Amino acid sequence: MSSKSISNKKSIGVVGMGSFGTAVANILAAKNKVIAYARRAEVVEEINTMHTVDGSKIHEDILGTQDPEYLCKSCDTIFFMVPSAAFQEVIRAFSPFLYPYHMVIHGTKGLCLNLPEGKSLEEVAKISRKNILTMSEVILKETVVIRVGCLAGPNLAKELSAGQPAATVVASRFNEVILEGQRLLRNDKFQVYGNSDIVGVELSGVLKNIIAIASGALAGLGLGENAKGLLISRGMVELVYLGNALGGSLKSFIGLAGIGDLVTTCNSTLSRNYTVGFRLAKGEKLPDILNTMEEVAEGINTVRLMKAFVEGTGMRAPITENLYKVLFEDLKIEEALQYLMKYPFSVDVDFI
Ligand SMILES: NC(=O)C1=CN([C@@H]2O[C@H](COP(=O)(O)OP(=O)(O)OC[C@H]3O[C@@H](n4cnc5c(N)ncnc54)[C@H](OP(=O)(O)O)[C@@H]3O)[C@@H](O)[C@H]2O)C=CC1
Ligand SMILES: O=C(CO)COP(=O)(O)O
Repeated sequence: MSSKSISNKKSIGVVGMGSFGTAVANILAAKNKVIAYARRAEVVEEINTMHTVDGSKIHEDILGTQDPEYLCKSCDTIFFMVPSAAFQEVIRAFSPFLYPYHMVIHGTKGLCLNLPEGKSLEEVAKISRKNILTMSEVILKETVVIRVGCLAGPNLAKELSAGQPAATVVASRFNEVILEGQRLLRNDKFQVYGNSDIVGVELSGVLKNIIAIASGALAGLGLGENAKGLLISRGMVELVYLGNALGGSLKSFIGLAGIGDLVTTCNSTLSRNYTVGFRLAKGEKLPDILNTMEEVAEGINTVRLMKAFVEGTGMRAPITENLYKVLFEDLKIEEALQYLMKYPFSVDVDFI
């Protein structure tokens, strides 16, 4: 009998069985029973009868459910792994069943817009920090949960699912959340670092997606490694400036969740954000790309929010601003690149 079956310890919850949720559920299931929430009955059925998700084998100790109350009653620690566009709606559905004893850790690399009821981004155009919520801030706003954490780092779901070596950061203001994340996730192939700057770690994962879209675009234009090195280093500077303005600390941006994930995502055809940039550079239009992508590329919405944030604060973020024009105003990628090459950057590193 395994240690899992003889113990009566509680299961671990995973909300959202997309690419990343499934990869994390499999890692968790190696040590604990897992209860996984999926919104569609057919996904729950597939998990419970075939032990697969989208036809791919998953751990047999993962039980599917469509019932937030059952999951919250059965689990003290819950991982939320849904895209930012759905995050508020999903957390609101779970909120009545969440208590201060729960620990919630999310893996979402996106932001939520926080505007007065009925207002849209188009109407306001400029926003400030108070109009932006990270996912940990959404959890704190919508629930009574106190011990909140996030999971971020170079963690391409397909590589994790293939059992390739990788590492992540669990960030929380509460050391017990970091320790619990490490205890649950760490294995011979998955290293787990801790960080108390949760907002900085969240922002690292969010902001690197902008640069990943740009990196895919450079690759789509057929440009080489010199151009990519230039983009990654100037992208890092932009990430630091935007991240600082949003309340994160430099130490997080130059760590695994920042530079680590930036390098991974800017170099991988497995990245959805990179793929969006690549396809744009090959001449496809954004609506056509979005219509044919099954998974989420969080960077597109992040570019919209950061463009409005930059307008609201008077900051400059040349890569983000030009990418906005490429994505939403039909600026040619070659023209954006020309503009950036003429931009009067003069100091190499001025943030340390
Ligand atoms: N994939 C990756 O390599 C990594 C992803 N991330 C981050 O993880 C987050 C999720 O990404 P990923 O798993 O790839 O995304 P996917 O598109 O693969 O999956 C999203 C999941 O969320 C579910 N979902 C969407 N909307 C709702 C809703 N309104 N209510 C309930 N469930 C919903 C989907 O359910 P349904 O199937 O029914 O649509 C699906 O299970 C993103 O923020 C991403 O940036 C972080 C690290 C790595
Ligand atoms: O964040 C990721 C890997 O760490 C996944 O990136 P994409 O969302 O671009 O696929």
